[in-house]
Amino acid sequence: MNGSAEAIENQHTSKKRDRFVYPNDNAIEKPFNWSIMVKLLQFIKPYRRTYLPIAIISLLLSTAVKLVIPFLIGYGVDYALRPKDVDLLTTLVITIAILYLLQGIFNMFRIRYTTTLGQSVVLDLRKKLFSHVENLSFRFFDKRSEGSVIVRLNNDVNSLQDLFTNGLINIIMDMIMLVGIITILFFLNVKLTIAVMVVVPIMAFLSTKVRRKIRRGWQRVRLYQSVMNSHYNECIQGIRETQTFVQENENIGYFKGLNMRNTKALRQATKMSAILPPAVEVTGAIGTAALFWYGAHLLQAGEISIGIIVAFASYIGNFWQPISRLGQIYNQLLKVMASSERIFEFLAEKPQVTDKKDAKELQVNQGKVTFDQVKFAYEKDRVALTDFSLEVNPGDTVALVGHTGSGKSTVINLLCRFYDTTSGKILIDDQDIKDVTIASLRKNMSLVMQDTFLFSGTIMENIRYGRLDATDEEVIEAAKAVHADSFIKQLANGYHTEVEERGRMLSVGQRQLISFARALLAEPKILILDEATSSIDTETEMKIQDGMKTLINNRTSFIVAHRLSTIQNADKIVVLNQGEIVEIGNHDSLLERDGVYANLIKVQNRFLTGE
Ligand SMILES: Nc1ncnc2c1ncn2[C@@H]1O[C@H](COP(=O)(O)OP(=O)(O)OP(=O)(O)O)[C@@H](O)[C@H]1O
Repeated sequence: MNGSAEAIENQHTSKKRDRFVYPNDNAIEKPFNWSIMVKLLQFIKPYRRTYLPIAIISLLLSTAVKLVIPFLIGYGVDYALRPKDVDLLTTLVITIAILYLLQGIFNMFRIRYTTTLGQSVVLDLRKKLFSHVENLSFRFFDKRSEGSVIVRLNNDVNSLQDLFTNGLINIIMDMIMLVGIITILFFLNVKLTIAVMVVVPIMAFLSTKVRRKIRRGWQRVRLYQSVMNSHYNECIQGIRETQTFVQENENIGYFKGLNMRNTKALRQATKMSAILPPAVEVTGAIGTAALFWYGAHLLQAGEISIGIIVAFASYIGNFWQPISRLGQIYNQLLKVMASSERIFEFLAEKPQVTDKKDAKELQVNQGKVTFDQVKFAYEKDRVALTDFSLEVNPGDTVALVGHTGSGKSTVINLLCRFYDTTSGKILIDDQDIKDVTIASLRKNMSLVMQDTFLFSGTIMENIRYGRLDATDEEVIEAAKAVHADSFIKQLANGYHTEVEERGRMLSVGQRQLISFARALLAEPKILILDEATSSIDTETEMKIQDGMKTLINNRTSFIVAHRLSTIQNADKIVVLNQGEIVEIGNHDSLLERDGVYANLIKVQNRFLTGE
């Protein structure tokens, strides 16, 4: 063992090293920015003739009614209750009851339409963001962790949802309410209004500064919890490696530190949260006390009536909520600024590989492929391919071999246009692949990856991914052709077996056979096969070999070969070293040459025979 969990915990605490935290994505809030706000408002535009006007009208009406009611109550006290005018009192009571009813109805409309508006905006935003991400080039995903992409798609959009469903419309309502109440109060009595307003700064302080502190406290808790989740996830997924390398204490130590920090953050957040409600209550009570104390004084002096005090009390009851909510919305806005910035940064990301304006459909008749002096670097000054030229005749099989990192996958990435060449051209049947549409290019080729990605769904659906309109019979036919049928039939539900956990219940070889069937179903003109590196049993290997033969039959094929035994019949074997072709020929001619390839074969044979 590497030391006790406690010792490691201390070590981690002192180093303060955080795993699973993506610094760029951690900004909780940013200063208010009008240009971001304007961009956000664009998302409401499609609803400017539907949900938006209904929401605003119902909001204006419900606020207006809410403002009138206390006035009528005060009026009733002075002109109906005190003089005992029963008729006027009855009229006022009925009117107030109707107004309450109307207020309820308008409120219902307001809530319904602001929610629908918010949900529609978020629906649009999610759609836009997801289709944008789906179309971004590989280069984008090279730079970003999967976690950070998911955070933007999920958490950042959710934080906008709050703003659109509650925030924006409520700002208008609260502003009108506040301005309305202050105006009426001043109209009723200036001195009493000033006395009552004394507590406004305290309320404003509580609802902005204190509330923000509380929110930050909870955000810290959430951050630690998400880090803890990632830690659980990684540790449980990697439990075999952990136990193999006896690193349990390392993991426990790191977890203890996290757990402690999480609990500390939780205590702080709870402590702060406990302060706010009583503070608001006490401040409200001070306002009310000021009202009654100074109100009684003015009443005695004959400056106001009881009705005015009653109206004031009622208005003040409606006054604290908008102040407190505006503070909340302001904090929400700052949070939204950070989320929106990330979302807009995402949306501004342009796919690196795009169709030219006048791009044509690729027409593949024969399947000739030409690489003409292709150069490529993933990053500046890190060249992955230098001057790669190759002519592949229609129907030929080309094997790419070479040490790890020699550039084999890069050739494939360029042929599929996952990246564009830095210089040089790639032609298919004499058409430059940069002049044709990406969709038509990829429709004409099938790529079988080393580790096949199986999507959630059945085996049948996974094979059909190659061609969505294929019938069940065609799917089974393709599986039979690549020898996948026999093992599929043995599964619990045959072709209808659900692929769980990306098909981990299947072996690497079985997954590759499924991907062969998927590729065959697509009937590509050009086939690219990145051979699985993991060792597979001899029987599956034979099936894979046979499946491969079926696949490459009569189509131009590229095989990234790891087991050299599989490519001895290839028409051309291209040997790469540090991004350059060092040898080219068929198996026999390269053996005769006794160069790099012959050496690779010798090494592999020695490895297999254990000499
Ligand atoms: N996405 C990427 N971003 C930056 N560099 C990359 C990327 N992919 C590959 N490289 C670099 O480009 C070079 C060629 O890599 P490539 O994946 O083509 O090698 P390979 O021959 O397919 O290796 P292997 O047999 O291990 O799959 C390597 O130096 C590698 O580090």
